[in-house]
Amino acid sequence: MKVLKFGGKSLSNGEPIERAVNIIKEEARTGAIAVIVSARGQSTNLLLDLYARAVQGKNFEKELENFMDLQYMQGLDADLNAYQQEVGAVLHALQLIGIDSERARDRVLAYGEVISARTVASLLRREGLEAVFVDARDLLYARATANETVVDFPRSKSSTLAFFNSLQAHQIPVITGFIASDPTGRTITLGRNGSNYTATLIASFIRASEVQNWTDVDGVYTASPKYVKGAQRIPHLSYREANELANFGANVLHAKTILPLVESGIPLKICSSLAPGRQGTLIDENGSGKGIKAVTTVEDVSLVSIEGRGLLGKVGIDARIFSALSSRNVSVRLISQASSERGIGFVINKEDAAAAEHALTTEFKDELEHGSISHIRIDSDMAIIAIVGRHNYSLEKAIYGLRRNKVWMHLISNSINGEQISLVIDNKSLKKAVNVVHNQVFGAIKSLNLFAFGKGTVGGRLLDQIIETGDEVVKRRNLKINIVGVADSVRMIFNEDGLGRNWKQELAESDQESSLADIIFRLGESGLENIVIADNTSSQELAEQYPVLVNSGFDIVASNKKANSISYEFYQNLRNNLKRKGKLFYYETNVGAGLPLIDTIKHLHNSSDRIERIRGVFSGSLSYIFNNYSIQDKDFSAVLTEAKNLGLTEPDPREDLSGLDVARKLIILAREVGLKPELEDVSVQSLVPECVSDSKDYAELYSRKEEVDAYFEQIKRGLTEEEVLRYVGDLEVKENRLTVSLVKVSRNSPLGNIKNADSIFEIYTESYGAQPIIIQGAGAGSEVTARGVYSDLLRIGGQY
Ligand SMILES: Nc1ncnc2c1ncn2[C@@H]1O[C@H](COP(=O)(O)OP(=O)(O)O)[C@@H](O)[C@H]1O
Ligand SMILES: N[C@@H](CC(=O)OP(=O)(O)O)C(=O)O
Repeated sequence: MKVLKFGGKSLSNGEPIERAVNIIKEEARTGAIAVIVSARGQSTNLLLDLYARAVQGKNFEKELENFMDLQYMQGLDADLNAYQQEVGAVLHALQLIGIDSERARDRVLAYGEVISARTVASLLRREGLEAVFVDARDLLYARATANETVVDFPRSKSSTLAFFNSLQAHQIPVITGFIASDPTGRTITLGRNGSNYTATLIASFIRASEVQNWTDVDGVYTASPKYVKGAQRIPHLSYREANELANFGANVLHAKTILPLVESGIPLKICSSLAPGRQGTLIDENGSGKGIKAVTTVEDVSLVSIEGRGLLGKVGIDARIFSALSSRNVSVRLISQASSERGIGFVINKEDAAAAEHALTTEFKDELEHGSISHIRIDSDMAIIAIVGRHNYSLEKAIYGLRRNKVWMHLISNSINGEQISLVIDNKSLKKAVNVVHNQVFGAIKSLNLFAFGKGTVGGRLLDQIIETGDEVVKRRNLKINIVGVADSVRMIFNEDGLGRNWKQELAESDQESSLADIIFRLGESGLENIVIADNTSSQELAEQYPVLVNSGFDIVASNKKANSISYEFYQNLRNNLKRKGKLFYYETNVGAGLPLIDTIKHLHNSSDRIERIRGVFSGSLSYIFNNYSIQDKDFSAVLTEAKNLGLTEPDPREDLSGLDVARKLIILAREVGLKPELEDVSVQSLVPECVSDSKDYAELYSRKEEVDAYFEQIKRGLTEEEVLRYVGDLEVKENRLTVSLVKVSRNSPLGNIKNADSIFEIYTESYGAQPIIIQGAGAGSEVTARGVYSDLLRIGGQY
């Protein structure tokens, strides 16, 4: 005989319960079956609420009505209305006496399973099956001890066997999960999620051929799928492994589920009632033999820490702690003791926190008064993450990932057999932490969560490139980049699951005002791991906030040059801050767009080769302008307009013409080689002619283009056949001299030879002598710049 258990989620109204009936019908075709059911949907929680209202003397009639509405199904041959009267009468009595007792609560909760089993039996009969309702209180017997419900195996086994022996062929028992009778005949429950235990108990008594646990996931996963999107189904587990997972919070299994199966060797299959055909998880004595591989979570626990000199080497402290706790029925989940014995920390269930505090402060009253125990502290709102299974370096990897993501561990406990590591963290960081640990330990696909500032030519192109190439990056680099938000100067949008192709439209239609403070707050609250900020704006205001972003735990990529070219003090503080927080800031596109310049310079500077001079055409836009203007018979303003239309210039081309942009780049390079220049240290020849320098914006400058054209025409006339104009940045390291000027160079020199919007950088080093290293190529344009930012992003992702 097979035992099929259906969880509450698989019996909710609508499609779930219809699917469950179909699954039972199909299985009944293959041979004898018994069905165990939980209360449907959220019924147990609703009944708990009703119970609480009643004992507090509150009205419950409306809530009971709502509860019954959820239980109602059309065309049942079982009369559920009678239960409304019955539950109502029990609750009414409780309302009158107002005494909170476990047995009274269990009696109320039992209605969830009873109504569910009646309903399922009735639906099966409607389908022509011979289903019979069975109340498990007639089969299973248990008693309450201080901490748990203990099943009376011999008595339960004999009554279960007697019942099954009395069954006719083709009869399908539909049995209530979760409930049993106590020695005095009152209702007792097996603990939350206890229907799984009912199923495996009954299966072991009747020596079933297998147990099928039909739930809303298609198996046991390497982490709770509720939190970790990339969790993987585990196809095969041994009893021992499954038991460890159940004990450490894998909800899909009740802690005691496995035990009854072990002795009789009955396999347990976890199957998805949402996708019945799909392979689930098989749990049997063999397992896959490769060690366990899961990261589980236990929410809502409290951490107790006791510290003080008085603990040092004193015998019997632990015994006093644990006997004080056990006198108040508080059980301890995890313990960690400092090797100096000056402190002990342990984890208890959150609902026991008050009892534990009372027990401990009473027990150690004298020590607290004398100060030999400095404090007994209880931190609630904690959670445990457990790495279950032997795994090389898993602790190191987990710690590395958690530190990077600013998740602090309050306690680390390693099991003696080395097969289980538990980390205690704040509950609020749970989602982030479990993703980080899971990805670190399994080397699974890592997530990088990107918030992008700027939707202009570079910013917009970057987002499109990420979306277009996302699948490829997952395949090749095991990295999933989620664009979780975009902001421009006016609006912003968020989507924790990742924005798609129509992000631009969503942003345009957004009614959320762009606010950096809100963004930082929301990203912090989101529980997302590995957050990177992309700054593709030219905003100094945003750049000035980088330290705040770093302190919030984010890495940064930027095409925005401001952070590296405002005051040296800011530059240095930002570096210190990044170092202290272990955060990354990549800005390869600040100079030379997508060219591998900054990295090369960093590399040379860090090697023993001294950089003596960097000279070149730093600006792609001015390169384009002078490459063309020098050899074409066109007005300067016409070439400038061409460059602007091609998206090569800064949004306000005066920034290019003023030489400020090149000066900034020069400063950035100078700082890379260890100099400390400020912007005013750069000698800049502006390309805005003196005669129009008073124009207040680009429109005005453009309206006076004749004057501009005449100015450049005069310079051009001074060129020989052999010469062309180039706007050159020059960094002479030893002299600490930074110059930006328009110079004549030979057409045949490397500088004279460049085309289009190419940039060129000649790097003179001590060992290369007069022969510079030349880096040359497209130095402007949204496509290459966006690609450069993208590769910075991938470099950061590579370090997660
Ligand atoms: N490691 C895990 N693998 C699979 N599911 C898990 C795991 N950890 C937690 N869960 C959660 O367990 C839930 C199923 O268990 P449960 O709530 O008891 O369902 P049911 O109502 O079917 O009894 C899933 O919805 C899933 O979110
Ligand atoms: N209905 C009970 C018992 C149970 O096992 O439920 P489920 O199978 O839905 O986890 C509870 O909610 O605790």
